[in-house]
Amino acid sequence: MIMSESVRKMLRAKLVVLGRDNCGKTALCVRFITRRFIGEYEHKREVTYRCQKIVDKEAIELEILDTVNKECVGPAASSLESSIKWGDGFLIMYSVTDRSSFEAVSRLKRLIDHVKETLGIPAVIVANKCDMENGRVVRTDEGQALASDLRRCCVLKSGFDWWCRCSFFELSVAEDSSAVEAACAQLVREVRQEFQRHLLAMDKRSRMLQMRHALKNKLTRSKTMQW
Ligand SMILES: Nc1nc2c(ncn2[C@@H]2O[C@H](COP(=O)(O)OP(=O)(O)OP(=O)(O)O)[C@@H](O)[C@H]2O)c(=O)[nH]1
Repeated sequence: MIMSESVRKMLRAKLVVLGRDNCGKTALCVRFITRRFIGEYEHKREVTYRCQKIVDKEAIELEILDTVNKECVGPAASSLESSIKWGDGFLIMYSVTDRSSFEAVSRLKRLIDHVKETLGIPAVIVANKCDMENGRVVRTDEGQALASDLRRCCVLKSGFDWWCRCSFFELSVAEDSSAVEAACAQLVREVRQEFQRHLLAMDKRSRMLQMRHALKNKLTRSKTMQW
């Protein structure tokens, strides 16, 4: 049986990891894919990883784009925008030890909404390095408040409560592999829901077109019979 493009899409997802430099994007990708924490990574290079994972007992092929920090405005913005266009779901990271990385999260989320020209794009916010309590400058409740503000903003603009997601995870990539799994699994779940919704909408549209076509045929036939 030939698999339709939409069904094939359900089995694949493109995830993009965004955030300021040094917040732990590469560490998170490597941890998720290999379950290992290496510590030092090559910087300033964008990498796409490919892996297969089982989420909720279903296999999924993932392409994960580990971006390098790019500003939302200025010359680097267009390359950031093309990374956003490519992705189906977004992991927006900051480090609890770096307030400027926290402040970048809402700018990045706004840019995603703008580039995708829709609200409710699957996105998960990850606050990293919670093992560094001594260096912490962003409190947990600030992260939680930011995530619910972003959700509320989406609900206000779209009017759809069920559509707006922006889950929040505070974790340590260095110390907690299962928390990394949980954050990435949540994003995969949201991407799947979005594909499902898209399929349903397409199905509904094609049924409406069929009905319109059938109705038009019937009207034409009855006009012909009157003549
Ligand atoms: N203590 C601690 N250090 C971490 C954690 N996650 C990452 N790091 C360290 O933070 C530094 C930056 O991590 P990267 O994964 O390279 O960060 P990045 O966001 O990919 O950085 P850029 O490539 O510059 O964008 C490295 O020294 C990591 O070892 C964590 O959870 N706890």
